Amino acid sequence: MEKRTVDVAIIGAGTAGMVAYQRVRKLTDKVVLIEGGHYGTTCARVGCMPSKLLIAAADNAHQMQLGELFGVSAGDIRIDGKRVMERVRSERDRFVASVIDSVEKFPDAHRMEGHARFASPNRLVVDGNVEVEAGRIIIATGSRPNVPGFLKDAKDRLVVNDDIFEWQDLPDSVAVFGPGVIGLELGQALSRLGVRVRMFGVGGSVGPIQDETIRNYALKTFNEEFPLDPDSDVKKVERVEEGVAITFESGNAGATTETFDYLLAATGRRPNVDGLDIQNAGIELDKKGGPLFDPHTLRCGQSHIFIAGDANNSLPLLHEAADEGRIAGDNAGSYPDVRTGLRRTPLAVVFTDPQIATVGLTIHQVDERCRGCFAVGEVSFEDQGRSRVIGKNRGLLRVYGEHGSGLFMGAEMFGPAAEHIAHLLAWSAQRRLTVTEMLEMPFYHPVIEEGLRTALKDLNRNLSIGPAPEEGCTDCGPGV
Ligand SMILES: Cc1cc2nc3c(=O)[nH]c(=O)nc-3n(C[C@H](O)[C@H](O)[C@H](O)COP(=O)(O)OP(=O)(O)OC[C@H]3O[C@@H](n4cnc5c(N)ncnc54)[C@H](O)[C@@H]3O)c2cc1C
Ligand SMILES: NC(=O)c1ccc[n+]([C@@H]2O[C@H](COP(=O)([O-])OP(=O)(O)OC[C@H]3O[C@@H](n4cnc5c(N)ncnc54)[C@H](O)[C@@H]3O)[C@@H](O)[C@H]2O)c1
Repeated sequence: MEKRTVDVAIIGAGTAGMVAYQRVRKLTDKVVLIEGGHYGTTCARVGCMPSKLLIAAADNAHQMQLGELFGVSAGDIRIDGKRVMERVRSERDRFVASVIDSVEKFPDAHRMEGHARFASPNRLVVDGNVEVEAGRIIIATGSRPNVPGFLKDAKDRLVVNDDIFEWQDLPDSVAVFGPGVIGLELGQALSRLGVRVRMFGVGGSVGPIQDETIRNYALKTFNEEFPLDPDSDVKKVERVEEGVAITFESGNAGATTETFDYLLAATGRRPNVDGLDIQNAGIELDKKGGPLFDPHTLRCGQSHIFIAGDANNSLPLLHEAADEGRIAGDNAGSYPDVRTGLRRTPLAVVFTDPQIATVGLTIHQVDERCRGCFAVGEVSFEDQGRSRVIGKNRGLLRVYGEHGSGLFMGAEMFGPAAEHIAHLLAWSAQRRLTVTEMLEMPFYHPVIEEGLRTALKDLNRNLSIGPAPEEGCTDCGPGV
């Protein structure tokens, strides 16, 4: 067996692995980045980017229909599924190519292709024919779709996110299992592109939403576009001649069978640690077999092994994978000098329409942290000036603050421009601003951020800090 000795071995050349590599490389030249699949990252290949490309097509179709509201008619709107999918793939390929370009700039000696497994705490075997002896190891192996067994009865009509982006044309109908982040984004986009969609969930959750008031609003809104049962009772999934027949309980109608071209499983993701022979790594594992690790150093116990990105199943988001790759890379490079790295305020955005955003602590975490001493401020966007002007007046924002300190703690939003409002809120939370300090910031008119101001004023009043918001506020224009 061929043998190599390095200071640091990184398993997985996704976002976390590539960022880790760049950090390690500043500290040692004896590093190897091992990739068992394709270069290009999950984000660019089958994740963030192609999903946003499909959503962009759907947004355009929807915006054209919205034209009627303004007296602007686009005539008959035609959706050419082949061209939609062609653009998704060609733009996706550009993103993937630019990642591959970066990888190819890494010296050959630093790159190895093959599937790595632990033979011992310091030894990896790659594809069974290369042995890598490493002083430190970073696990950055990402995650993959987790498909419950009964969905496999859909046989060749069962698809996951990876498959959708390879479609040459749009199908007529898709049953989406899992109204989580992927299911909502892809399901709504397909629906807006003319595909018949029905969504099935379990347990009642809608995306990452924790605040019941926002959840109920979002659920009602999505149901105006396509049927979404967040706690469905599915009796049977069967591959039939025309596609997949799904039998489910449907309210008063009782057991109902509906047939779809495809079944999309968007039922969560599982970390790629099960194929690593992790039992040979000499680290402590949790009940599910995932390594126990410190989220501030990414170190597994007191070992020389670090775990970053989706592989650690903690915050499966792109910017978190990059941050974790940076921290793990710095620490593996400078080991045994292991330091706490910068973790940022939690921030997540779901690119539905309206968008969903979560910032800082959830309402349940705020309740626990403040021992019940917190207040909520709220704004509806239904009558918010700018939102009405642009015909995007749907949604709610709820902001949470601590009694006494007046600190802003977190927020959830389902509404227009949530991706932007969420950044203002996350930056405020990270700077540990009080609600009063946030209200001292400038707000232009007429903008959606005026809705944020209304929610913050409501919160300050409920914290017994500010006055009650004035009816028809005089320092701001109409419809704030
Ligand atoms: C449909 C979809 C949409 C998404 N949209 C967003 C979004 O809008 N915003 C956002 O923030 N996040 C989004 N995400 C999440 C984001 O894509 C991930 O959090 C991020 O890509 C994880 O990066 P990573 O480096 O941990 O893993 P990856 O990029 O998956 O890298 C892991 C690498 O490890 C390799 N590997 C695995 N096992 C081995 C082994 N044993 N040996 C060698 N190599 C191995 C894999 O082949 C892979 O290349 C989305 C995800 C999906 C699926
Ligand atoms: N915009 C973004 O940032 C973005 C977009 C896509 C994905 N992601 C990341 O990828 C992760 C994975 O996304 P995901 O949507 O696969 O997972 P998820 O955990 O968000 O959602 C999974 C959903 O499937 C449901 N479910 C589980 N078993 C089911 C069953 N048998 N039948 C019906 N429903 C079932 C769950 O209740 C949940 O609602 C997300 O947590 C997120 O971090 C982020």
